[in-house]
Amino acid sequence: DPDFAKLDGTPPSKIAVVGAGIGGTATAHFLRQHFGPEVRIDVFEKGSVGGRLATVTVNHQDYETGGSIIHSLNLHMQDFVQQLGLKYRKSVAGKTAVFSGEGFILEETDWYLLDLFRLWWRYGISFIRLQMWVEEIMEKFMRIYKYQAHGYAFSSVEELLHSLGGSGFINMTRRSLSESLLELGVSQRFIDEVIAPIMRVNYGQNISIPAFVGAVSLAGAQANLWAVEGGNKLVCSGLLKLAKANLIQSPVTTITLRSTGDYHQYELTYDSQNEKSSELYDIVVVATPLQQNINSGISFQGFEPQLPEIAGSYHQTVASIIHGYLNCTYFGFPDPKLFPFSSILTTDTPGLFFNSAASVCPVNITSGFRRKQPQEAGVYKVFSPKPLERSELKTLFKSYYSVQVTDWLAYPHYGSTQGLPPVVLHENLYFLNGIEWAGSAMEMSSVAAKNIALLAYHRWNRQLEMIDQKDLMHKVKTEL
Ligand SMILES: Cc1cc2nc3c(=O)[nH]c(=O)nc-3n(C[C@H](O)[C@H](O)[C@H](O)COP(=O)(O)OP(=O)(O)OC[C@H]3O[C@@H](n4cnc5c(N)ncnc54)[C@H](O)[C@@H]3O)c2cc1C
Ligand SMILES: CC(C)=CCC/C(C)=C/CC/C(C)=C/CSC[C@H](N)C(=O)O
Repeated sequence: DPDFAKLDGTPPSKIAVVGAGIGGTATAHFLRQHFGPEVRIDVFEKGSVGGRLATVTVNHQDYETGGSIIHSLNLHMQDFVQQLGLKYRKSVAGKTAVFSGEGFILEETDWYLLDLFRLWWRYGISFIRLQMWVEEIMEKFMRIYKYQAHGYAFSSVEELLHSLGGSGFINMTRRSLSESLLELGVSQRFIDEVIAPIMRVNYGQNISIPAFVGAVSLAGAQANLWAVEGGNKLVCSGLLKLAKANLIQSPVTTITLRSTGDYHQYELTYDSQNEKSSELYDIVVVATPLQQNINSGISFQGFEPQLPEIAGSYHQTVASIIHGYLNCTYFGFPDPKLFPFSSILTTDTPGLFFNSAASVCPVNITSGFRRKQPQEAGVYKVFSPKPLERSELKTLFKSYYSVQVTDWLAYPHYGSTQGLPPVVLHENLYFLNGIEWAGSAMEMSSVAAKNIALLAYHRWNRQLEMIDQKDLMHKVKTEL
């Protein structure tokens, strides 16, 4: 039974958040909401505010190179944008095709009914089964907003998922997407030709990823996606301001447990202008991956027993933003004027060097914006598992003016570990990014942020009845 707070009911005086990505900045915002105006909230960032939300500039315009699309039912992201007075940027419509390495095996047309007919002809009712499956999961996932609005928190990702979708959701983090879809009656051909390309563009991985993150990825392929006008990272800088948090632009190197009797605090050591500084905090939230290959540079000291090592690794995905002329001939269209696609997905074909290529819109689009035609120079985003070689660039592009490469450790390498990382590392020390192992997306980090703020608040105030409650569906129905 945890003994985690001062017993006299005094509020915490200092809270630290490590990492100013969407997870860390949303945590600072929710902590401020729950703990009130008095507590000092310091947010440490070793790189840029936004983390994996980032843009690059091409020809005087900015393009998303990290997290780019947001689902219309991602309510925390929606709420941040509204509270911060930011604007939505709707995805500009465009046609998609699936490339096998030899040619297109699936092509979207201008005719919705024709596309539906083709899908039915090729895959039977697989796509309807799939759509219903994703809808059902989304509906259950959305219970989290109600639970969180009623103040309920969860001490682990498993508890959170279980409250939303019971053991079904937990199992979805353990079994593969392909296995789940085959069981649902989705055809192998549909999995190979439609599902695999979506997993490749969204997570750079194949259909053996767990079913839960597979469903998140499929939700990210639905219609009605949006982004933030001016760049998604504006949400992070906005939330820091809204939270009245102090941004400390330094890497945290050590988190040391300091104990006075039964009372614990955490000393954060950080590099500040070439010298080490340190400060004591009552509550600490680590909002950055701690897996070894990410190298956060944080070591934990003074914990007895030692904190468990966080297993698994992050997956390399390279985003290249290329300004140039697409080589339509490579895709079987010698005349670029006849090339109708703005997004090219790929099948899991051995030796294929890229996961996707798409014409992209700048983060500020004026009302008259139109996508460039392939015969004009345009800006494209190519995802690949490794940096593109010159010969590969020459294959995809007839010629180009510029290439900007961001080599990401983008999201978990699903399957590199079993089980989900812990949320509670110590009495008042929390870890946000375990949620990515269920599914990595801006909204997942935002859900985790709200959960940790609630959890930290209830644990500090010993309101244990608000943590890991069962039968929440019933409880929220009968509560005001
Ligand atoms: C290429 C790509 C495409 C994606 N596309 C989408 C998408 O379209 N839609 C979507 O919803 N999601 C997408 N994602 C996923 C999404 O971007 C992430 O899930 C989300 O941004 C993670 O946010 P975070 O705050 O949890 O982590 P991060 O953004 O990684 O933030 C962690 C921060 O902590 C900082 N930090 C690390 N160590 C220290 C230290 N020792 N001291 C101080 N600071 C430290 C880091 O510099 C970083 O800024 C994409 C990701 C990538 C890479
Ligand atoms: C969390 C829920 C319920 C839904 C989120 C759905 C979503 C927006 C998933 C996107 C996941 C992701 C990692 C996409 C990466 S690539 C995005 C895009 N295709 C691009 O080209 O940048």
